[in-house]
Amino acid sequence: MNNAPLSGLYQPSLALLTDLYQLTMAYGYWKQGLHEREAVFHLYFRKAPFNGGYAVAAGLALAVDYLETLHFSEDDISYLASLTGSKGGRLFPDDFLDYLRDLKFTCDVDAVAEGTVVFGNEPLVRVQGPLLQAQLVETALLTLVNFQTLIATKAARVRDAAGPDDAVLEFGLRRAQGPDGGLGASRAAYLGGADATSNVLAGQRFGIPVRGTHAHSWVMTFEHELDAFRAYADAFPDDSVFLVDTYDTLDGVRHAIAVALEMRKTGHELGGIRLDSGDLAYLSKEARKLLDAAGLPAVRIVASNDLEENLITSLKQQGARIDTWGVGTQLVTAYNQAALGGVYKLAALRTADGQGWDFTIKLSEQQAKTSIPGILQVRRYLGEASQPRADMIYNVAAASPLPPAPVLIDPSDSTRRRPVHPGAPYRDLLAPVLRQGRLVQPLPTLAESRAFARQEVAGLDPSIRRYLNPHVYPVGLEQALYEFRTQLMLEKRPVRPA
Ligand SMILES: Nc1ncnc2c1ncn2[C@@H]1O[C@H](COP(=O)(O)OP(=O)(O)OP(=O)(O)O)[C@@H](O)[C@H]1O
Ligand SMILES: O=P(O)(O)OC[C@H]1O[C@H](OP(=O)(O)OP(=O)(O)O)[C@H](O)[C@@H]1O
Ligand SMILES: O=C(O)c1cccnc1
Repeated sequence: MNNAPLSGLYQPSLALLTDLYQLTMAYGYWKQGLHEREAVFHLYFRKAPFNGGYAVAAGLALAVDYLETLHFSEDDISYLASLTGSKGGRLFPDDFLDYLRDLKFTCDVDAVAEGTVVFGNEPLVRVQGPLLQAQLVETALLTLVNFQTLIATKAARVRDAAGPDDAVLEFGLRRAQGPDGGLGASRAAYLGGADATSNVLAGQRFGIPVRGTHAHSWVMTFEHELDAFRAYADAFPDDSVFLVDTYDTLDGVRHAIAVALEMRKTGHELGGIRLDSGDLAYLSKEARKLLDAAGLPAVRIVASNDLEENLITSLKQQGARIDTWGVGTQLVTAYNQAALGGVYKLAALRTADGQGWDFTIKLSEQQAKTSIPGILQVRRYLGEASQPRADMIYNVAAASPLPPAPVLIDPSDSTRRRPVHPGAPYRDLLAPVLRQGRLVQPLPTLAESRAFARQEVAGLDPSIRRYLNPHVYPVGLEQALYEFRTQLMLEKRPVRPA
């Protein structure tokens, strides 16, 4: 259940969740007899989101679900048969549609585990297999991994601001980018560090704990605030959190205290109060004093109102006595970065004789945007207490093996080089996920990935985790790969006389 698909939200088949050009290229490859040619693609982003120093990889389980179930239904085939070109003729002929009808995903997929801390240029997913299939899945993989990684990263930042002991509740569904944006965001927010969601469908689909308080309308429905709190306590004697700011916040706290003391007489305890407006630092401190003075030190103080990581940090610095953070809009809409710019690039094609590889490159005006050729792996070198020190991208299909003490070269500034100590401990981040389209072993549950994400972020140096001008974590190309890429760039770039 935990990794259940997003796919059921609208329809059972997601084969058409793609850009048209994936299908026109698929037809073209098939027509040219290139469709079975073995290809390798990598999915990666270039820059961590939110001007931050890291990202939390997410979306793999959804991607795997999509790949494992990928098929064209009869409805999909009929729709494709109905598409016409500019002269009115069919876009896709029947013999190609017959091919699609029988298509199954048979590629190998290697990927970084969900929850892993990742950096720019590092492949998160590697797809190796028949060119037509590996190309076809580009758009769906990107839409799944980009959004999940973006929101998981935002959640990790919010969690980091809240600290290890406070609770973080995701309240975003009403402001999310539509229903599946909200559903996907709840999943990713939990993976990245939220403790629970108010989104009940996400609870059902993904096994995320669901939590909540009540709205202002509940208080407004009753003649007096006290009656509203009493009525809520009557319905949920052991699960009540009262929203206290409908009229006057500190009066609301006093009313909550009065009802909490009545509840205590019948053997029940008030869970908490929620502040949703005003100066949250001042009001939480005053509320804490009133609650403590009334003998209610265990009543929690929940805050909400356009919260995000910087505001939470500021409130903590102001000494706010908030212990539960309800975070909605800014988390699920990834404020202030609309999208993660992940890309999916072809990096290798089997040679015509089927024996070796042609490594491929996409040039760009900006060297940093030029793709990396090869069949890539990421090696993370570890320092004391297994703290990540530097990452090296290397080609597992290179002509010569890795040297015992590799040198990492910054892809955007080749004068920045970093030798690795021989024998330095490391782990390789990409692990086999699918072989011939089949899962090699069960994926971690969502809760396991969430625990892993928290461990990963906590293991990063604070200088990389900070929000303002974070330290740049070193990611380099292994020297031979760097040199090979430079040579390919020189070969492919046209020489124009000055
Ligand atoms: N002590 C504080 N320091 C910094 N920002 C705060 C503090 N207290 C609250 N905020 C934030 O300031 C913003 C404005 O809150 P405020 O309650 O003044 O206006 P509001 O949202 O319009 O209130 P209302 O919901 O009553 O209309 C919110 O994002 C809130 O979280
Ligand atoms: O602010 P967010 O981080 O999105 O958190 C969720 C918000 O949703 C609710 O407000 P509601 O929809 O009632 O409107 P409001 O903003 O006027 O309180 C709740 O009271 C929070 O304020
Ligand atoms: O349960 C809550 O308090 C809640 C849920 C959604 C949005 N705002 C608040």
